[in-house]
Amino acid sequence: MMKDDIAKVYFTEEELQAKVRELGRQITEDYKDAKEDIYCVGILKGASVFYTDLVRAIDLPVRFDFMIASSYGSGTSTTGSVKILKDLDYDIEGKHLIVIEDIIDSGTTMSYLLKYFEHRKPASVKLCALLSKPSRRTAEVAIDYCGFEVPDEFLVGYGLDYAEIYRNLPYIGVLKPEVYA
Ligand SMILES: O=P(O)(O)OC[C@H]1O[C@H](OP(=O)(O)OP(=O)(O)O)[C@H](O)[C@@H]1O
Ligand SMILES: Nc1nc2[nH]cnc2c(=O)[nH]1
Ligand SMILES: [Mg+2]
Repeated sequence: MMKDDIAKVYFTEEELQAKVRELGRQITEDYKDAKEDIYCVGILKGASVFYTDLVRAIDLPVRFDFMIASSYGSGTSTTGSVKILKDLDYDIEGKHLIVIEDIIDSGTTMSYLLKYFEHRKPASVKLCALLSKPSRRTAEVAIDYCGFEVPDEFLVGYGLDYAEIYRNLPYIGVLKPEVYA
C-alpha cells in the first residue's frame, strides 16, 4: 500500500479539507463585490488536487485557467530555471487573477510567474498557496492566502510528487528514506 512508503503524516485529509474550506470562505468574502471577472489560475501539475478542492469552496462565479510550469525536473531540488510548458488560454487584461499553487519553496517558480502575469495587466493578482517553506526562500514571494508554513522537508501527497508518484495521496507526508534509495 502507498502508506507503507510514508514515514510521517504532516497534514491529514481532515486537516487539509478544513483549511481548504477556511481559505475558500476568505476568498469568497474578499471577492464578493468584485466587478471584473475572476480567473482562478492553477499551476499544474502540483496544484491540481488543491485547485479542484479550493474552487469548490469558493461561492462565486469564477473562471478556470491553468498553466504548466516546471522547475524541478524529476528530482527533489530546483533546477533554478522555470519552463512554461503551457500558457494561459485567456487574455487576463483587466481581470482578477487568483493564482493557486501547492507550495512556495525556494520561490523560483512563483516569482517568475508573478512577473509574467504583471506584464499582462490584470486588474489584480493574488496568490493562494497551500504550503510555504519560508526557510528555503531565495526569491521573495508575497503569499496573500497561505494554508500552512512547513519546515524544510520534502513533502509528498495532495498534488505533491516524488518522481511523479504520490500526487494522489489524500494527505501530505514525508517519505521513508529508503524510498529515495
Ligand atoms: O518555490 P519553488 O522552489 O519554485 O518550488 C515550488 C514549485 O515546485 C513544484 O513544482 P514542480 O516544478 O516540481 O512541477 P509540478 O508542479 O508538476 O510538480 C511545486 O508544485 C511548485 O510549483
Ligand atoms: N513534492 C514536492 N515538490 C516540491 N517542490 C518544491 N518543494 C517541494 C516539496 O517539498 N515536495
Ligand atoms: Mg508546481
